[in-house]
Amino acid sequence: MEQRDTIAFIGGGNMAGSLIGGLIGDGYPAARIRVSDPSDAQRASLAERFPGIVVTADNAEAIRSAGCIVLAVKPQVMATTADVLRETGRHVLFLSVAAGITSVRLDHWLGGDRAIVRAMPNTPALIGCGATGAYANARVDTTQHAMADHILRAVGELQWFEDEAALDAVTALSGSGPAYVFLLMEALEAGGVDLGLDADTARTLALHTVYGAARLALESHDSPATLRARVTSPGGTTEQALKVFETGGLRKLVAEAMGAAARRARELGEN
Ligand SMILES: NC(=O)C1=CN([C@@H]2O[C@H](COP(=O)(O)OP(=O)(O)OC[C@H]3O[C@@H](n4cnc5c(N)ncnc54)[C@H](O)[C@@H]3O)[C@@H](O)[C@H]2O)C=CC1
Ligand SMILES: O=C(O)[C@@H]1CCC=N1
Repeated sequence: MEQRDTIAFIGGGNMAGSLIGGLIGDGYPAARIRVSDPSDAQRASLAERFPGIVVTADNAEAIRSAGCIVLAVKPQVMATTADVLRETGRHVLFLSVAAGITSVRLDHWLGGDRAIVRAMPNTPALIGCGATGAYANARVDTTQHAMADHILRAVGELQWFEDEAALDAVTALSGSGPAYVFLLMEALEAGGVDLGLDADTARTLALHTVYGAARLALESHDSPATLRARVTSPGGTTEQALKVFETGGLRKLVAEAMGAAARRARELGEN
């Protein structure tokens, strides 16, 4: 990474930890990462996991001379958290990862005329395998855009959007998406156990199946539908399983689940 500015994380929970892990894994200097969190346990855990980062309970200390402030608190506490950041200089880039909170609302809470990137990363960022959607408001200049691009690209795939509303769809797809895949892993493991495998073996096979399928889909020029067809021998076993999924309405269920997530993102933005 060329950008060597200090990054301050406000909130050091799951998502901040994932981004910090990804950044350090990409070579970003730990000493240039500061995190503030009111939880003693959270600070102790971060300091242990990421030696060299600066942890503090004081948001004002964390943001001192930071070029980028990553807002990684829950949407429900964003208004009160942002309020105490109003005195920050106008040169600072704010990078919010909060679900649902629009840049316009955040700008208002931060005192107005702020450079804001609203991003929706996901937890595989921890190992540099994240998938992030991002939107920059009109106040973000070229240097700040490059800074956000560096930070988010360091932790995985990054897609920029011109239309901020797309971020609620990104939240429903890739933001929450790892949880859907983990649920599938749980179900595959349980299914394997039901069929007589021991739990450890079933989990190992389930995880490698999801990993292998994802890598194959990413590295192949063929669509997931084509790759699926290659597994599905006519008159074979997969065909029977897929019939159960289709008649059970799996596609519709996934669409409904994503719709519920997107709705919740919009609600969180309205609170
Ligand atoms: N967990 C995930 O997979 C993803 C989360 N997000 C977003 O990231 C944000 C954080 O989510 P998580 O990390 O999952 O939550 P979390 O609960 O793990 O972390 C939030 C942290 O903020 C701290 N905090 C609370 N008030 C604070 C304050 N005033 N100043 C500083 N720190 C404060 C809490 O002690 C906690 O450690 C949310 O807005 C969420 O929408 C976005 C993408 C994915
Ligand atoms: O569940 C949530 O609200 C957050 C946003 C996307 C993933 N986790």
